[in-house]
Amino acid sequence: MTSIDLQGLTKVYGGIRAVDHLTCRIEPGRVTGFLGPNGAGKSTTMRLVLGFDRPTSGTATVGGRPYATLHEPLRTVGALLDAQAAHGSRTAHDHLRFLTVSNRLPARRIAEVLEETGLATVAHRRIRSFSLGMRQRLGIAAALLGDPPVLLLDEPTNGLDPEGIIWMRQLLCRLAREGRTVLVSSHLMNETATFADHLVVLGRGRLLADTSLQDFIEQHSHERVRVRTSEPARLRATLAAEGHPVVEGDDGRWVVEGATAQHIGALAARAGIPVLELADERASLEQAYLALTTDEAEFAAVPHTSPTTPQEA
Ligand SMILES: Nc1ncnc2c1ncn2[C@@H]1O[C@H](COP(=O)(O)OP(=O)(O)OP(=O)(O)O)[C@@H](O)[C@H]1O
Repeated sequence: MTSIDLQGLTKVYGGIRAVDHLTCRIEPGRVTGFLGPNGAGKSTTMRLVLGFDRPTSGTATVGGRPYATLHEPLRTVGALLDAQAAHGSRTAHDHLRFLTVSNRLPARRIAEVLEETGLATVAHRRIRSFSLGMRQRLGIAAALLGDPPVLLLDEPTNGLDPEGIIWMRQLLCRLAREGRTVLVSSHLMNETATFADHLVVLGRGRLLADTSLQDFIEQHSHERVRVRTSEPARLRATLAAEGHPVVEGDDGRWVVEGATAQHIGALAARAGIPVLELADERASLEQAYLALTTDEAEFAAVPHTSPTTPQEA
């Protein structure tokens, strides 16, 4: 079992702390979603793990060793950082063959990964004719070539069509089930929620959360209930008397913040008010994430304030 270990990892560019004393372990056997606002330090962290950049201080190791000291790195770590990086004049097959030869990997892996990523029928087309989604698939194929126990994927669903996204989700879950360590950065929160078991969240280079997806949503969201009744006036009065204001939706459904369905159901039952619909509303990963990172966004929008109207003397 091969984990990724970050210990006090720090990278300073000029005056910018891109990664700031980051300590965490990315465990095998699960998909870890790597989240954070623009400029939070996700790509820098991945580059440090892959030895493309040297840390200012601290360490990043894979299976206890810095990437640069791995004997045959592609057999340990597969990475997708920039799907545009492949040479456009090569065919997909030639691109993968170049990688197998230069990394002393068995040639049979070429056909296997082409098949696995759905590229077998376009293997002899030049990469420059590939769509963004096909390039993403080729990037994944290259990452899988060495059958590595660790995968680092930067925005792998970028450019994929809905079918491709489902394929990617299933692939990530299978790779984790096989016991691999899978770290996936993404901007798409609700998409991440469909494949991640665990989350590592960064803000301004620092660790904001290292927790299971479920705990993250529970910790960074509050209770709310959706309710619909055939006697709105009575239910509104009953809830108001108990200190529960309601927010009315256009569709006749109300939202009651800071309450559970059990509590609202009991209040309505005691007052003999019919309830047509009642459910706890689970916050989405996006809502929980925004609640955590609003203050951490490097490029957060500045609230618009209208200019003061000049007063006539
Ligand atoms: N080579 C570099 N030279 C100078 N500054 C850099 C360099 N690489 C990254 N940075 C800065 O480091 C910070 C972190 O950038 P990074 O690309 O790691 O963030 P990110 O979380 O991957 O962002 P995004 O989601 O936008 O890709 C940013 O302020 C960025 O401008």
